[in-house]
Amino acid sequence: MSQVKKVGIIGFGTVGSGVYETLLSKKEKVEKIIGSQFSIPVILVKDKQKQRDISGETAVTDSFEEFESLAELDAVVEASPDATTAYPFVRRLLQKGITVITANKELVAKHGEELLNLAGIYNCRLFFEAAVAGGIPVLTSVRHTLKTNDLERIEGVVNGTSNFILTKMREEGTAFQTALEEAQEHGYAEAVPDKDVDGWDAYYKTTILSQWIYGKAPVWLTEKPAGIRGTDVRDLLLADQLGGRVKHLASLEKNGDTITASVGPQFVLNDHPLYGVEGVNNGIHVKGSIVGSLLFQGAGAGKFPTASAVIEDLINYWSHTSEKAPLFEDHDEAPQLSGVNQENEETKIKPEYSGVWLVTGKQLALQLEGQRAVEKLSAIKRLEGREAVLVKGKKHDVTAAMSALNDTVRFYPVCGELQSILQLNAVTERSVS
Ligand SMILES: NC(=O)C1=CN([C@@H]2O[C@H](COP(=O)(O)OP(=O)(O)OC[C@H]3O[C@@H](n4cnc5c(N)ncnc54)[C@H](OP(=O)(O)O)[C@@H]3O)[C@@H](O)[C@H]2O)C=CC1
Ligand SMILES: N[C@@H](CC=O)C(=O)O
Repeated sequence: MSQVKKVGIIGFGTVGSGVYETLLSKKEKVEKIIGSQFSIPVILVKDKQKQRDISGETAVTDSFEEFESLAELDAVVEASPDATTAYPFVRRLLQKGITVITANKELVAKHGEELLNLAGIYNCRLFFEAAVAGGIPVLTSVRHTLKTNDLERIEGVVNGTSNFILTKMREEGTAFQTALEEAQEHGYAEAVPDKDVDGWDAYYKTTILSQWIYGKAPVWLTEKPAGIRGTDVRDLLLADQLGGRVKHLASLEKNGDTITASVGPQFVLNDHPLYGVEGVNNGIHVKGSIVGSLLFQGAGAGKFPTASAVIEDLINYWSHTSEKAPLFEDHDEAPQLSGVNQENEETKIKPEYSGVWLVTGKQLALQLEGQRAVEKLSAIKRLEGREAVLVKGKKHDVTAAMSALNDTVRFYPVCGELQSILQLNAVTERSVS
């Protein structure tokens, strides 16, 4: 066996500790795959006084200078909470030619372009499979095995915390805050959980997916992502009555050279592949021009699923079985990953597209009366003072029609085929008549 390879870890929370424990429990197997021994000489944390289960062979420090000088590292696993923390560390490591494997989606979405460039210049690599959809190897799968397929549309449940909360609320009647606290206890939520429930985590992942698949950041259909905060449990139950589920989705669509994106709660019909993606699971649904419909499904968050994605990146790097960095082979310029929070006109585009919507609120029948621009597609369902109906029309017309009397109204775009909605509607109408 050749020289001992050394990997450092930044962050020892849910992900960092999962990587550490798994590397130790799978040491023999990993060393066999990479054809070399490895060690973990150092871990960087914020508070080195915390009690942790770390072997005496590994130093624990709260100083980045000490972290980088203690050993000659071959690679670093980066699992700190946000871009602000990680950026200076990762930048510095790449400039020293040290390969970084990160789970930090905010870092990659905001600074990926620059960091990938640096990795190219300093002859090292930046990996980030764990940054999108936790344990699901979706980035690697798409890149390795869907090269010839055109992907016109991608829809995904990409935030495990939101999916977990919505599932608990619908199935068990758990209150939003209680379900969020449970997600935090499991280690699913971000250190600042607002990023999960207000849609930012999904926004970062969608930006990365767009870059990864289409080679550029998307044009956002709304200025900000929408999250699940304030979701009324009655909406989830009414959605069930109408043959679908409310899920927090990310969508990417290719129209010519433009990639549009949105993030927010949608009504997913019961024959759509994402309907059954429940709990902490994530699901990425793609339609390949050759292969057809594909669903990548699995744990989207949590200690060991995320550690799995990180470690597979590390092992692929060490055993030279990974592909080249995204787009470096085909493009003269570095990839554009930084489409987050940019103040350009493009991000403010709000096309008036016609679609199908689940609308919830009160007095919906009254508001629909005499509306020509809005077509009613289902019976109105009622539950404990709240109502729901499926309608078709332009977003502007639907919004104008429904919100006149109603400050609690919510609009969920429908995810699924119009044909399915019409069939569903026929059944619904029969069942109420
Ligand atoms: N949790 C999950 O399921 C997933 C998380 N991710 C991403 O992985 C990353 C880590 O998430 P997670 O493990 O859940 O986060 P945690 O909050 O559990 O852990 C964060 C770790 O970072 C350390 N840290 C904080 N600030 C600093 C600093 N200034 N210098 C050094 N270390 C610091 C903390 O140290 P200390 O222990 O001393 O407080 C802690 O060990 C995030 O970017 C997240 O988005 C990606 C996929 C799934
Ligand atoms: N907080 C994130 C963790 C994984 O990326 C989530 O809930 O999906």
